[in-house]
Amino acid sequence: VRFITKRFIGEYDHKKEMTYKCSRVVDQEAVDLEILDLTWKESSVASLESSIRWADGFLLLYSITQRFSFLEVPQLKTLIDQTKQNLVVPAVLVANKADLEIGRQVTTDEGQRLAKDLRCGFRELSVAEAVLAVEAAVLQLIRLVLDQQRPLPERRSYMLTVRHALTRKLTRSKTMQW
Ligand SMILES: Nc1nc2c(ncn2[C@@H]2O[C@H](COP(=O)(O)OP(=O)(O)OP(=O)(O)O)[C@@H](O)[C@H]2O)c(=O)[nH]1
Repeated sequence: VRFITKRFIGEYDHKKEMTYKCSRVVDQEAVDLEILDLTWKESSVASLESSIRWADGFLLLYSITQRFSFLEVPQLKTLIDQTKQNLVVPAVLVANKADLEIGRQVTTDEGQRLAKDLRCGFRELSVAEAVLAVEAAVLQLIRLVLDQQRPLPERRSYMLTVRHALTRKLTRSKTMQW
């Protein structure tokens, strides 16, 4: 809602699944967006899997003031990876409520490490206070999705994944020789 309307709506019916539509120009490319906002804990597994299959990319949000919301992220990412069965799933981990420093329960470092483990982008921001940061997080995700829709050899994410896999393999065979 913050991305589309630029307004922060403090309280709304978060139990309802909502789809929002809008268009943006990203790197000179017109992009039609459909954004499904859901509280995954309140969805059935079947409906969650169907939403995951429908989506091209994922913004995974947790609150820096609620450690449990951070601890739930890996479970959700595992479900996404299993359902999508892609080498690379476009996803950005978003650590929200950065304005509530006093109630912080998750460090920025922990967020960054988790994003690396889960092969996601990472942003720490305040949806309430930083509309530009929200815009940047969504744009980062859109770019990851557009990248994935390019033919394989032109994909940055694919090339990086292959390079990392090769480096790991080479390092392992070198270690074995010694
Ligand atoms: N201070 C602060 N409050 C926020 C921020 N983002 C959301 N909130 C508040 O946090 C509460 C939950 O916000 P929601 O947008 O419903 O978040 P959600 O992830 O959908 O929450 P659940 O559906 O309850 O899991 C609301 O009271 C919001 O006003 C933020 O960046 N800073």
